[in-house]
Amino acid sequence: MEPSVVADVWKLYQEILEFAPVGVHAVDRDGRTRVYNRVMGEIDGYRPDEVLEKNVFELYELNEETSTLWRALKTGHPVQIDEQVYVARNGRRVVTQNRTKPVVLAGEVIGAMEIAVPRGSRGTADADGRKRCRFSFEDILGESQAMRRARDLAERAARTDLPVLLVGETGTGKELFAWAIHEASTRKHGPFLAQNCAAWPEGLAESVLFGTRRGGFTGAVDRAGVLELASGGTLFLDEIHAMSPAVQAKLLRALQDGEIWPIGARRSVQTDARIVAAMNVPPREAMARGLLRPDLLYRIGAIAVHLPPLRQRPEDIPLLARAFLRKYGNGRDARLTSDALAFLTNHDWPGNVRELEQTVRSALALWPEAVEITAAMLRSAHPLLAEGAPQEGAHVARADRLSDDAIRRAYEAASGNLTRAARSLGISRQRMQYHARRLGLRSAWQDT
Ligand SMILES: Nc1ncnc2c1ncn2[C@@H]1O[C@H](COP(=O)(O)OP(=O)(O)OP(=O)(O)O)[C@@H](O)[C@H]1O
Repeated sequence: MEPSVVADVWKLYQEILEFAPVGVHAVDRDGRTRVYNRVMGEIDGYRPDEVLEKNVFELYELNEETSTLWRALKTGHPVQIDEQVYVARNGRRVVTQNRTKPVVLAGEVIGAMEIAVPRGSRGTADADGRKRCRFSFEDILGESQAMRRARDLAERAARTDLPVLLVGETGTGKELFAWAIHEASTRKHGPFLAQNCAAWPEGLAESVLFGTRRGGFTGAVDRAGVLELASGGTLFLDEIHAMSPAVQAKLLRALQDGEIWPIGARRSVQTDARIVAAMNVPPREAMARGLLRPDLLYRIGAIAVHLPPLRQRPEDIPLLARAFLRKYGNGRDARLTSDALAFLTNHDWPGNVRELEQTVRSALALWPEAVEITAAMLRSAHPLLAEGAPQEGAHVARADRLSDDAIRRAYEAASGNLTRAARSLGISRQRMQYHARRLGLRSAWQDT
């Protein structure tokens, strides 16, 4: 095959697939990257220009066995992986679902192409079941006055270039709003990066935010930070109050100056990322408790959108539940019985919309034939309400099923001792530490 023809094919793929809503990465016969689209960059943390022409083994800590691109290339067969786990450039652990195929042109294998969809990300499924990672305001359901007010303010905010602060309990849709703001803004063609500040590994906040330069410290490599990677787009900083005050001060400076100093850098880098921050602690309380610096709050909280908990807008529950029935029903025309509706509107949903979504989804999966979903089915599909399910405070196997209240109570009962609180909940100390930071019970600097 003429090399110039092959080169044209790669160029065409790169141009077209740039707009694909899933991550695409393709390599030529030698394993060199020829196609790498924007969504792939959001998953991995690379910019396409840093990756093109580079060999897969230079980019990822993979070998000939674990690289799906390499396997498809060498065997000439498609490879399907439902959970590919690796560490992205910014230190984040990434889990993707991959489909990899050899690329054949006129009977000749010229390379391999991989499509990756992040797993455990906030992507939702369309009505027809396709995975989608972008959200618009139309995806934000709820007709209560509080919800309409929040949506209206966020839509107005999207038309400006000001930072936005989203305040709401877990599962109220903060990330959904952040996406919608990005999509409705002039930055929609730029990157959208989501970071949970409470989940950053100990001591790594600065390198994740600002990046590192080779020689900055032993073993340092050239890595762009998320502020640089999100330049021209939106950076969603969830649980911003989990950042230490020192890092908050540096972030503020970077936002004011529009430039960042990667660790070990001799020169600064320009950044133009719009910040959408989120937290589950009311701003006034966060300031009073020293969790958030006032100067940073005034900077990022130019527009504050409060997302109401579900228990304060019960009128939205039937509408949301029916939307989830349609979304996860795979075309089944399932409906809720009146006792199911009563159950849904009477429960107080500490995990908010996420908890409701998971309950409806599990009920549909557990009763795949049912056309009527009853209260008993919903109860059985709920991790804490099912008959025989562990009660709050007792040993609950999965930390993410714990309500925030149960975590707070366990923390207080243990007088702030993480190990004891963790033990009472049946979770690891690290998991407890994460939740304590997330809920603002404890600041990052108390753990260092
Ligand atoms: N108003 C809504 N309409 C439809 N779906 C919603 C709504 N609010 C939340 N969801 C769904 O609930 C789930 C949780 O939402 P999301 O992740 O945005 O919440 P969050 O506030 O960012 O949570 P956390 O603070 O725990 O990260 C997602 O699957 C999201 O699609």
